[in-house]
Amino acid sequence: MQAEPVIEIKKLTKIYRDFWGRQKVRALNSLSLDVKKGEVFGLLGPNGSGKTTTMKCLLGLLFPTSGEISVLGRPANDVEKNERIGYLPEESYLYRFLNAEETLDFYGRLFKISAAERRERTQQLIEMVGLKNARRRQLKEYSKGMTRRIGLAQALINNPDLVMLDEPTSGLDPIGTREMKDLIIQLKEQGKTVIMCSHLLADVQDVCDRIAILYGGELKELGNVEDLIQSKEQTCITSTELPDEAITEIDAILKKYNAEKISVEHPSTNLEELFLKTVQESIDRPGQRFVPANDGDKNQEPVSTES
Ligand SMILES: Nc1ncnc2c1ncn2[C@@H]1O[C@H](COP(=O)(O)OP(=O)(O)OP(=O)(O)O)[C@@H](O)[C@H]1O
Repeated sequence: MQAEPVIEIKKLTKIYRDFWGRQKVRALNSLSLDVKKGEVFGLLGPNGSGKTTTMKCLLGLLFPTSGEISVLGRPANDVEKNERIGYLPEESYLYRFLNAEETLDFYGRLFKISAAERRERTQQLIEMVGLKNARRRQLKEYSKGMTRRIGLAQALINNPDLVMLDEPTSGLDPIGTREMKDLIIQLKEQGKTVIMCSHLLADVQDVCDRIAILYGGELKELGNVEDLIQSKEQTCITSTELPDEAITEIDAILKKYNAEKISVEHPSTNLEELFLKTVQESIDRPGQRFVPANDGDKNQEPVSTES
């Protein structure tokens, strides 16, 4: 059964006009796309391609010049539907002198959530975004990563069905990025629908089910991430270590099928994995320091710095 669409955009055009009503910029041109319930959807495109304009139209903050938008079964300009939406803007505007608990309590009041429920949700969200130890510190003391996490908790205070994230991982270090991606996957597991804009393609690849690529306000690509990044022109077989004779035999088979061997390689992990593993090992085994091997001493072990 097809999942029901949470967002339906049909032939959306947005033209920004100047003070005298003259056409200034055609930010979106006949954009059509759907986002289905329970999926993580990535909106990609270079600067000025219309991502933020799309998000603002979905929230009802901007009026389309033409076209139709339905969000959670309601027209985008129906502000009541925003009670079921959580929005993390690129820059969260939070009160610097409040702490995490006070911040979430404040936003909970705006949604008219009862005191008991506010208390429960505040603690749950603080735990979820990993700010338990910093929950009583003023936000002005928070690092960029912590600020992003409290911003996400604030966007989730109303237990939204649809979560809209603008550049959720921008400015975060690899650990903060991994944690934010895990949180996004957690939201999906809770049955929420997520739409996010990002320039960080590796992050998008890790968490998104489908993506749309915009350019100049027009849709240029739309589909399942796995399908879109799959190279149909090449076949890659990964095996355990092979002896040279096996490679020679494989060469003969490729020749038989008129195929050309492009590479034989040991697959590598990515930098993010290596960085996280190294940091985790440092946490698990404090006092270990890596010393570069000399030419004649290739198998040198890491040195313990513990006295
Ligand atoms: N308020 C505005 N008035 C006039 N033009 C605008 C306004 N807001 C955006 N634009 C223009 O509309 C186009 C799309 O902008 P938008 O902010 O939606 O792009 P974006 O894809 O989010 O870009 P970025 O990646 O830089 O955030 C750009 O040409 C931009 O200059």
